Amino acid sequence: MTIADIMRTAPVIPVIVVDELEQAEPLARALVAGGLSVLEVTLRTPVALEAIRAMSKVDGAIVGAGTVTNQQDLADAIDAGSKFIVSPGLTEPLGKAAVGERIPFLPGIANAGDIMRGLDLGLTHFKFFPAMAAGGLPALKALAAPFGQCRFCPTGGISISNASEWLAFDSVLCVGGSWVAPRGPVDEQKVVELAREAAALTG
Ligand SMILES: O=C(O)C(=O)C[C@H](O)[C@H](O)COP(=O)(O)O
Repeated sequence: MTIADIMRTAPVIPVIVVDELEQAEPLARALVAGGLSVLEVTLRTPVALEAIRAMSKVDGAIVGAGTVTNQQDLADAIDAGSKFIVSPGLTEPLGKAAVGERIPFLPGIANAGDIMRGLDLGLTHFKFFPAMAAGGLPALKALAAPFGQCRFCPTGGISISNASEWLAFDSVLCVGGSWVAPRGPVDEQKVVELAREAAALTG
C-alpha cells in the first residue's frame, strides 16, 4: 500500500494514545468494527510499541505509528510492525530515513517551506498539523494552491462537527483525530458508534 492508498481507506484516521496495553486490542477491534481500519498509534506512552504489536493482530487493522520524530523512533516503529509512519513535522534526517525504508510516510507540514522540503525528498502526501491552530481550512486552501500535486490529512482540533468541511476540499483525502478513540477504559460499544459515525463522513 502507498500512503495515498492508506489515506483513501477511510475518511478518518484515529489518532490513538494507549496508556494501558490491555486497552489496545479492544480499541482496535471496536474501531475496525465501526469501519475505521487505519489506526495511528502515537509513540507518546511507554506501551505504544507493544500496543502497535497487539493491534496489528486484529483482523483488518492497518496499524501505523504516530509522533515519530527521529530515526530511532522510526526504527522502533518499523520493528514493531508499523505499516505506515506519521510525524508531526518533517526533518531532513527523518524524511531521508523514511524514504530509504520505503515505508508509507506522512510527515507534518504547516507552511510552504515544509512542503518544499517534502517535495525535495519525493514526498507529496502530508499531514497538515496543527490544522485548526495553524489557520484552519482557509490556511490549508491558501497553502495547497501552489502545490496542486499534494494531498493532505489535516489533524489537530478536528472533530465530528467540522470534519466534513475539510473532507469537501479536493486536496484533502482524509482527516486525523483523537475524538474517535477517547483515552481511558475502552467502552467498545461507544467506540464502535464513534467509528461508524466517522466512517460515514463525506465531503
Ligand atoms: O501525536 C502526534 O504526532 C501529533 O501530531 C498530534 C496529534 O495528531 C494531534 O494531537 C491530534 O489532535 P486532536 O485530534 O486535536 O487531539
